Amino acid sequence: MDVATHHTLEADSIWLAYQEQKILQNIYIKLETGHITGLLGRNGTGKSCLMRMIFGTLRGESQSVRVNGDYISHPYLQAGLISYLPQHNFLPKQLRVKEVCQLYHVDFEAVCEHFEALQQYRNTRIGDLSTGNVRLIGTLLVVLLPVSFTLLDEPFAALSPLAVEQMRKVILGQKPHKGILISDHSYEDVVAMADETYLLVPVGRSIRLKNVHSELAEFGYI
Ligand SMILES: Nc1ncnc2c1ncn2[C@@H]1O[C@H](COP(=O)(O)OP(=O)(O)OP(=O)(O)O)[C@@H](O)[C@H]1O
Repeated sequence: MDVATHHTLEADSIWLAYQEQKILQNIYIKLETGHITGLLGRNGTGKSCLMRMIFGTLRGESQSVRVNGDYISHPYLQAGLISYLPQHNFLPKQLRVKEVCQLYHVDFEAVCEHFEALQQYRNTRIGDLSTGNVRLIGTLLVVLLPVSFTLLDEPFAALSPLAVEQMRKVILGQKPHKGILISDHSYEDVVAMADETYLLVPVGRSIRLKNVHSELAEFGYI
């Protein structure tokens, strides 16, 4: 998609249940390029499920994802549209760092421009890296992919404080030409970056926050 143009992604009518357990009920959320959108909620409120439904890899009772008003049935299949950072490691353990960069079409040197210390791991296999460094590389690859929308599920988890600070800068650097959805329990980092913030509350409703801190307290998140 043309990076110079403003794009919107709207997800609505999102309903999800497992057996009798309702998880998401009629969620609406809007992303737009040039914006960072925060997604908060207590453990188990459905943030990861919502991201997977927006990405298109999880089907619920109903879901509608529209990009610039056009319905997209499987967003993840559309080239250049969307990237998604899941909570678990998704990088093949047997591949070397430089090889996973090639796989994702992201220049290894570009990755190291943001995190100089990763230079030493060019030829290291993913399976031989520390948990934090695997997360760091996976997050960087997803963030740097040239797509219009990026969904980040806990991008700050497992990162040291300095790495969180640097990752925030990298994400903010992508903001001018991307719409970014971030969920992380390091909520102050999310709120500080977000142009708008949604809170998922039981059972499965989304609230777009106006007075973020007071409403986070009011709804029992903090
Ligand atoms: N495959 C599944 N089968 C049954 N229940 C599931 C399945 N996947 C998720 N759930 C349930 O859906 C709910 C939402 O899960 P989800 O992982 O989206 O929550 P979350 O808000 O991301 O939580 P956390 O902040 O702890 O990561 C949870 O109650 C979870 O147990």
